[in-house]
Formats: sequence, structure tokens, C-alpha cells
Amino acid sequence: MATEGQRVVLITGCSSGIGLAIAVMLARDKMKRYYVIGTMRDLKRKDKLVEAAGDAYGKTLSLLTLDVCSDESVKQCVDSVKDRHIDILINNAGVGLVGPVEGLSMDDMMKVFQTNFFGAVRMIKEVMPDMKRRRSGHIIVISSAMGLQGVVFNDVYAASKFAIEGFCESLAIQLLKFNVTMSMIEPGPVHTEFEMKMFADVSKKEYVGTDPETLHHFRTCYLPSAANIFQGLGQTPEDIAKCTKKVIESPQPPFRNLTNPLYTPIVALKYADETGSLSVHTFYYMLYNLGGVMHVSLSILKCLSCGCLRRRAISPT
Ligand SMILES: NC(=O)C1=CN([C@@H]2O[C@H](COP(=O)(O)OP(=O)(O)OC[C@H]3O[C@@H](n4cnc5c(N)ncnc54)[C@H](OP(=O)(O)O)[C@@H]3O)[C@@H](O)[C@H]2O)C=CC1
Ligand SMILES: CC1=C(/C=C/C(C)=C/C=C/C(C)=C/C=O)C(C)(C)CCC1
Repeated sequence: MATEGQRVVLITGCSSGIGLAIAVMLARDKMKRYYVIGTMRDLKRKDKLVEAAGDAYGKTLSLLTLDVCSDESVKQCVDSVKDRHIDILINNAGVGLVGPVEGLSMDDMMKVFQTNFFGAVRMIKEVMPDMKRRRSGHIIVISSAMGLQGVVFNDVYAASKFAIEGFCESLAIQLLKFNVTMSMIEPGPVHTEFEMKMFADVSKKEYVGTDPETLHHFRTCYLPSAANIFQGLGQTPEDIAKCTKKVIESPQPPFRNLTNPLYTPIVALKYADETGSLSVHTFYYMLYNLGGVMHVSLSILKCLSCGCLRRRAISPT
């Protein structure tokens, strides 16, 4: 149970990846400032978390079952927390989906929205009223850089993250009146099971109904580029946990938090040209003309982010 002065943190989707890393980092906080309730839809998958948490398990970390797609599971879980008191809610549970839209089933698309959008909404609906009443709380959503900028062949996944961004951006304004803070964490690619599941899914699916030309673009242009981008720009779940902890501990937590300075220029294109043409045409060019030399584009991106290109341009000697 939480002790006096500890902040109670409930995290969804802690069986792997980012959720697991955040749970471990907060539960192992040197000053023991957090009492973490790590949740997952199937407690049979708890071993990795328990092992990574070490002696924090049973002290500053406890586990509960929670499926964000079920009203009953969400209510049961929150009701079982002492006084339903949650200081920080971290909506992390999420699933990916890639491929040509015409080759994806409506069921697969709905599952993405059920988890990434309605799952987070269901959690917020259950936890937020208590926070408002107490005039205190912090709601965090592990969104994505794809919640700000669409990426080819990720149409439905990006839409689910845009949806949760729109929902939270609207809600954040009202919540200010109740001293409840809202923050989005927006990672680019991160090496987790998400990446493995995506590539495994792609190798199984046939995308029936997709014309050969589109399938060719997907398989020979997009997939190799995406693999390069994960390899060249991918962060670790611990990087995202560190960024999330910093946001939690900030006296004035920002609403938007891009986690990857190397990916930031990709999102910045959107703000550089409000018509949207710059980003659409740049990504078209990167995908279809630079696909084969994506590693060169990534090096340029890295140099843009670290500033060395600018420095070289200013003093060319
Ligand atoms: N990896 C990446 O490149 C990026 C990921 N993100 C976002 O980060 C979040 C975490 O993903 P990541 O750690 O990478 O991927 P993982 O696949 O490693 O983790 C996803 C977690 O969500 C859980 N989950 C899925 N559906 C449900 C559900 N209905 N109820 C409860 N939990 C569920 C999974 O549980 P189970 O084990 O039961 O399947 C798993 O614990 C997601 O929201 C994702 O969109 C954002 C940007 C980049
Ligand atoms: C192919 C391709 C791109 C791919 C980006 C990818 C694959 C990003 C993945 C992000 C993830 C996985 C976010 C999770 O939420 C760019 C860089 C836009 C440039 C144009 C070509």
C-alpha cells in the first residue's frame, strides 16, 4: 500500500515495452516517491516486469489485471485501488497496424481505435472525476509522433493517435480549472515488442484486395525504409521512461513532449508550412526517391538535429 507522501501511479499495458520500463523506473525511484500500480490484461505475462522490478515488487510496485477495452475490467481495477485514489494515470496500452488500407479488415481497424483511442478515453472517464473532485492529478498519454504527423501506410494507427491528441488537447483546457494536468508523450520509433509484432504481422498478412502496384510500394519502398528508420532513429523504452519521469517531475509539465530530437525535424515540417504541402511532398520524395539511400537521409536528419551542418555552413573551414 502507498505510504504517506507517496504519489500513486497507475499504468496500463505493463507486460512489455514502454509501460514496463516506466513502471520499473518509477517503482525503483531512489527517494521512493511513487507507489506504482502496474496493470496488464493478462497477469500470466507478469514475469518480465516482476524480474525487472527486483526488490521493488511488493513494496513500491503492485500488479492488477486491467483490459482497457472492457468497461467492467476498468471499473473493477480502479475500484480496487484504496479510496480510488490515483495521482498519476499513465495511458500506455496500445497496438499498431500497418499496410495498405484496402487490404486491412474493418475489424483490425476497429481494434486499433478500441485500444488506442477508446481504451484511453475509458480510463480517463473512470479516473478523471476523482481527480477533479480532489483538485489534483496528472493524466499522461503515451501518444506518438504519429499523433502529430501522419506516416504513409500507417493511416489507421496515425488516425487513432490523432484522435487521442484531439480529445486530450480539448480536455486539457477544462482540466486546468480543476488543477488537473494533461501531458502527451510523443515518441518516434522505439525498440519494443511493438516493432516485432508489426514486422511479424506484415510477413503473415496477404492484404487481399490490394492492387499489385500498391503492394509493391508497400513491400519494396515502405518496409525497408521503416526498418532503416527503426534502426537509425529508434529509442529504447528506458529513454521514453526517462522522458516521462521528467514530465511527471516538472513543476509545470508541458502538454506536448516529443521524445526524440532526431525525429523532431520530421514533425517540424508540418509547422513550417501550414498548407501541408511541404510535409506531403517531402515524405513522398523521401519514400520514392531516397528510399534506397534512406541511411543518407537519416544522417542528414541527425546532422540537422545536432546542429553540425549549421555550424559547418557558418564556418566552412
Ligand atoms: N514502439 C514504438 O515504436 C512506439 C510505441 N508507441 C506507443 O507506446 C505504447 C506502448 O507500446 P510499446 O511498449 O511500444 O509496445 P508493446 O507491444 O511492447 O506494449 C504494448 C502494451 O499494451 C498492452 N495492451 C494491448 N492491448 C491492451 C488492452 N486491451 N488492455 C491492456 N493492455 C493492452 C500489451 O499487452 P499484452 O501483452 O496483453 O498484449 C502491452 O503490454 C503504445 O500506446 C504505442 O502506440 C508510441 C510511439 C512509438
Ligand atoms: C517510411 C518513411 C518514414 C517513416 C517513418 C516511420 C516508420 C516512423 C515510425 C514511427 C512509429 C513506429 C511511431 C509509433 O507510434 C518517414 C521518416 C516519415 C519519412 C518518409 C518515409
